[in-house]
Amino acid sequence: MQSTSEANQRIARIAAHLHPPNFQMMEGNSSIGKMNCRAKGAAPGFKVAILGAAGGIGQPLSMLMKMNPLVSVLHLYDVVNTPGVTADISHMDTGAVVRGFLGKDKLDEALTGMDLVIIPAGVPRKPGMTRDDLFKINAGIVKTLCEGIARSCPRAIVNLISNPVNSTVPIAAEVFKQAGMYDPKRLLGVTMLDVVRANTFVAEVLGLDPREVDVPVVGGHAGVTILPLLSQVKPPCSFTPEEINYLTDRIQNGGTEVVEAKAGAGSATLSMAYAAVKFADACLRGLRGDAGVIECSFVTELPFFATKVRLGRSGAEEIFPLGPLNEYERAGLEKAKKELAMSIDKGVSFTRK
Ligand SMILES: NC(=O)c1ccc[n+]([C@@H]2O[C@H](COP(=O)([O-])OP(=O)(O)OC[C@H]3O[C@@H](n4cnc5c(N)ncnc54)[C@H](O)[C@@H]3O)[C@@H](O)[C@H]2O)c1
Ligand SMILES: O=C(O)C[C@H](O)C(=O)O
Repeated sequence: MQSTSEANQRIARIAAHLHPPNFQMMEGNSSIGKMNCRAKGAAPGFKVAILGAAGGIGQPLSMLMKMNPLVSVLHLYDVVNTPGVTADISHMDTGAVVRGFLGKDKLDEALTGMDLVIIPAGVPRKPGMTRDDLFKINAGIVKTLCEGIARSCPRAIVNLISNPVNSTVPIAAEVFKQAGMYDPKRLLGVTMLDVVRANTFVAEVLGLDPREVDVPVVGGHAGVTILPLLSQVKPPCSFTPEEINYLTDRIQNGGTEVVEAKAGAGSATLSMAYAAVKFADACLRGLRGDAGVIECSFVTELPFFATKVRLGRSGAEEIFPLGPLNEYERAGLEKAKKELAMSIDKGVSFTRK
């Protein structure tokens, strides 16, 4: 049997190994200490940065991206709490090397060399607010972060999550135009959560597995601008007028449903992280050269409209037309266009002030 002093010595040896006196959490890189470890180089794959990585979306998104086999390097940037999130995520035994970056001074370092930048930075809604009420704070945040992208990784694909998406994507486009590196294929507003919700709610009504359902959702990402095309659901099906009203209303107000249920504690974070990873993974498969990667996204060529796009090596390489719409959808489209035009103007004029 081991004596108490032998056991104590063993524990002391293990503790010394875990926390050698020269191990330090280095600022901007919490995953690699000064310990002389035989670190393996990063596996082949893509370099991804998450801006706003310590937030409600940022944390589960960082975790899910660390699990993505297409990611070799994962940079986590925020203005608060990145050391803790980075230390935590970096202990996961998956391939991606994780590095944390805290504060504005580290933005350029966090972005240098990135293939894909995902932006969930910014304040979320509270009950009673619209997404547009977030404009005042989030417009400035998105502008600053996009200026960093223009300086440090102008060829990266950008997935923009921060609300109001209908205005923040136009802000990003203007910043990139002013910097002379705008490529509409590479700037993608994330509307995947609308598709994820639409698939779920439609599957509930039809009594199907949501994984078998594909609902195109076009337009934008706020209220009536969210336009589910229920006439184009796969597998082909039909709905009663009551079902169409119920589904359209629930899909358009899915975000508000979560904001109210969270009662002041923010908006969708977990389903959003899931949707963001689903979309980011599609972008990475496109970058890798996979054929037939098609998703809905808010793109800037139409100008500014969410629609089905084919993702490839240079981003959104093909933008698909909306296809045949029924009368209900045509009326919805007119409403969506009116509101979208105002949100787009608001974003564009913000950057020209
Ligand atoms: N596109 C969508 O479908 C969708 C879905 C859900 C939420 N959202 C939006 O995503 C945004 C984030 O939501 P959340 O719940 O994660 O909010 P949150 O407040 O929990 O997290 C936001 C994070 O952004 C960080 N941040 C603030 N300013 C920053 C800056 N200048 N640089 C880097 N990071 C900064 C904060 O420190 C925080 O960690 C909100 O605007 C929300 O409305 C969009
Ligand atoms: O509704 C929100 O404010 C967050 C997000 O846009 C959502 O759709 O859940």
